[in-house]
Amino acid sequence: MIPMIRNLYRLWPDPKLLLRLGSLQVILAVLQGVLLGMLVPILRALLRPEPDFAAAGPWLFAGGIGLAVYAVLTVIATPFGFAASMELAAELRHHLMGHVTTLPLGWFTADRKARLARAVTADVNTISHLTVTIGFPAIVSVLVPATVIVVTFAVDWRMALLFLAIAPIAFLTLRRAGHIASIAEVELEEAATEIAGRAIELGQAQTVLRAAGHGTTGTARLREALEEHRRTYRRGLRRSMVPDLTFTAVVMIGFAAVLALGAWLLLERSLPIPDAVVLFVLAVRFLEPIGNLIELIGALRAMDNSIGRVQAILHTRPLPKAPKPVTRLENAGIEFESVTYHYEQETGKAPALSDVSFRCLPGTMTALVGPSGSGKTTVIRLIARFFDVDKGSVRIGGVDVRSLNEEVLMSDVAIVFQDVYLFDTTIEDNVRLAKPDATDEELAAAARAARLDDVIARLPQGWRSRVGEGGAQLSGGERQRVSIARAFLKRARIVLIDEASSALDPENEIAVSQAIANLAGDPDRTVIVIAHRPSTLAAADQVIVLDAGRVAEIGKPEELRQGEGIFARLFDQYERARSWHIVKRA
Ligand SMILES: Nc1ncnc2c1ncn2[C@@H]1O[C@H](COP(=O)(O)OP(=O)(O)OP(=O)(O)O)[C@@H](O)[C@H]1O
Repeated sequence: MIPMIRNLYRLWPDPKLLLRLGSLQVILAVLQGVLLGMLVPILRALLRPEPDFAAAGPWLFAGGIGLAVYAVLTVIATPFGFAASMELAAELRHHLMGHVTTLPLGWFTADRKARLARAVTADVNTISHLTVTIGFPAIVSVLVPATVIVVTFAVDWRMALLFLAIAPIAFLTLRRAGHIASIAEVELEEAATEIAGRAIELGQAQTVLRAAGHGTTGTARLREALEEHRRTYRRGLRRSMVPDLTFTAVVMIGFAAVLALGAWLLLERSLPIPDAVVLFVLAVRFLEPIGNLIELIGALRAMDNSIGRVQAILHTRPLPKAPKPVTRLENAGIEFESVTYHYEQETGKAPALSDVSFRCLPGTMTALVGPSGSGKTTVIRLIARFFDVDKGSVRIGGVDVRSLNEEVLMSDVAIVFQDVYLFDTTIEDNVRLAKPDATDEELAAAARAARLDDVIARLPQGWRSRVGEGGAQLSGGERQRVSIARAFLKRARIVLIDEASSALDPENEIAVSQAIANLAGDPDRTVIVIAHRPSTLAAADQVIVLDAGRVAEIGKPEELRQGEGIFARLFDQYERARSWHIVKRA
């Protein structure tokens, strides 16, 4: 329990509140023990053949005051605890969210995003709620028996020794039960995460499922996940049965031993009757809280696991910061020098990029081409410093990105993803995100350059039209144009584009190509496009062909087309695919 309290204390951004709450519970627990202790002189005085009210009076008075204090503190503790629990949850969420904003963009994989979502919701809830409802009662359940042992020594040392012998055996069996409960909780949490993943998949794949006639039955994977969750739950229950029963048996045997010792001492006449009554009351207050711990231990372990999951995120370190970061970029030229990057070194998989070198001059457009998995996206991510290279160097304007001020890098780089995510607000708010204080003229100019103006003209409420969740009201090409408008608005000198690989309608195709050409028209801007369209490839100043993480070809598009390399082959493929679309549409 001590490590758990330590973890909880370390986790809290402002542990003062936790300390105040904990102190209140400690006072309550000790007070309970002391009040029980007061029973000793009271009962000894009252249970004599001639009750001595004068001797009991001061103790009764002190006990009455103690009880009143206890009652007031208990009444205060409950609402104070719940208010504190809400505050703790809010603080912890704030702390978590603040921390993840410092993490490199490369950290945000789908898996980690799902874990972050569970940590911010379920785990923070568990921690803040259980700290109050289970954590503090658990402290009481340990401290009350401890105080009772001390008090018992004042009544009868033999009974106190028996309590002292029972306590470690009970705690050892409890530890074992807690360990099993913890394993079961981890397994159950994994099963629950799997269900969540499958449920999201079910939502996303509805069209495909309905087309295949599985609309109402769901996926086999979801059914299997639900079944596995049920199996895991039952397995957990089965496994914890023996340790739980062992613990209960220890408590029961302990109680029987107390009764036997009490009876023997009475028969021996070495224990006065008032003391025997007090000892039985103490025995109940000793064993009952310990017995309650079995109810709490599973929840306590769940809380500890939640703390572990939140800590794992909080312990993830941001990328190292340069001691004196460069705050001005002379130009937007990009250079890769012998860059090697490995995603998962421990799996033995080949590096995503090996010894990659190239240069993109300001005012030019470079097309990145290559088969799937050849490393194109990794190049883009390394320029925006999603993560740091293993070897070599990525430079912008001659400065290694590791030495660049992060805000400067982010303000100069714009990324246009294949699937642009838009916020469920107006199209204007979505574009303004790039420069909230932009004038209407600046906004209009960015929309024109990105060929977004005809989209806005067509929408019923123009700039004020809402785009729906994720931008669902707009087509993929239109969303890319919003993202390109953002790049114009923030005057990004480096624009990294992952061109849509799926077919766009002819109007969008022309508009996106023109928007990209407009971006590349600025002599201060460097544009890098992961290109899938012959028109983009033909318009590029330079083409870099990647193959299995290495630069296979590099040169002007017209030169490479004449050769017999990968580029010539891919170009033909893209052209064939395009004419196939045209024929199909016609
Ligand atoms: N987040 C990641 N974690 C682990 N491996 C990754 C990750 N992203 C990419 N990879 C691996 O790195 C290699 C290069 O991937 P990358 O996405 O850069 O290729 P790509 O050329 O952009 O592919 P595509 O055209 O299919 O998008 C691949 O083997 C891929 O499996």
